[in-house]
Amino acid sequence: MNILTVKDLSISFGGLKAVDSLSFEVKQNSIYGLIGPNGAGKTTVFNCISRFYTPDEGEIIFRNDTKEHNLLEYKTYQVIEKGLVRTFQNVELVKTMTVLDNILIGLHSKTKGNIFTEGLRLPGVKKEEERVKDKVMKIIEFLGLTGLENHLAASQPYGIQKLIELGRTLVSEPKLIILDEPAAGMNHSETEELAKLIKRIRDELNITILLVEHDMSLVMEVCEKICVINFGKKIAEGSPLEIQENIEVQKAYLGGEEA
Ligand SMILES: Nc1ncnc2c1ncn2[C@@H]1O[C@H](COP(=O)(O)OP(=O)(O)OP(=O)(O)O)[C@@H](O)[C@H]1O
Repeated sequence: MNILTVKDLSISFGGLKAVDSLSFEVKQNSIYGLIGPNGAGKTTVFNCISRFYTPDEGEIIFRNDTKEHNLLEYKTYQVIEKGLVRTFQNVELVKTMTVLDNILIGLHSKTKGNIFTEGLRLPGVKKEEERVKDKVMKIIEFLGLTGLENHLAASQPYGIQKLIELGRTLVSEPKLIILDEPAAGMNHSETEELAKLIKRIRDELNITILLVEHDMSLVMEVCEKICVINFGKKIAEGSPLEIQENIEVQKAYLGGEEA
């Protein structure tokens, strides 16, 4: 079953066609890669899916367990509520808050309390707080961050800050995560750990992953299927091996900047 279907997606900025009749499908519980040289249109595709942009043409269908959703009918916050969340290229943490509180932010749309009940400390609020904290602690453990929960996010190294951001995404219990260059700024061993973690997110949490990444070793290691775009158009799709051997892909990367 496809969890995400992108069909004939197009968007232009002025005279520039950033995405040009792009179609691809992501199977449930798979790790799917979207790659291409700089400026190929990858982030623009993500921005259309997460509804930061409205495409000129095309369809984006997201299917969670029960229902198909035409994402173009939704706003960004509704897409998140349906179970499709994304990370950003730059780490967006509240540096003055603890690791735990930063992850807690990801639950914003899911907690039951409101200002009225919380302000009055009504019965049930404490129980809800405990339930939520328990959930966050499980994510902290899953990410190997146990012991750091009460430390300030700002005092953590960059690799850990990226994990905290990922934790914020995981805690909302999504069905599909869009990872936008998760390895950017990471060193080799951090990237190797990230590869293992991406696989564990899929295998242990049953979350489908759509990955945009410039680090080809990571893409080739974790993705089952890869779509390559250049100038907004799909130029190849296939297994990591098929993509590595594809002449069009090699030309696109040789003609552009570093992959
Ligand atoms: N908001 C915008 N306004 C105008 N042009 C834009 C906008 N967003 C993207 N573009 C242009 O669309 C094209 C695709 O950009 P995009 O950022 O999607 O590429 P990318 O594949 O993500 O690149 P990179 O790998 O460098 O992040 C580029 O030519 C870019 O300059």
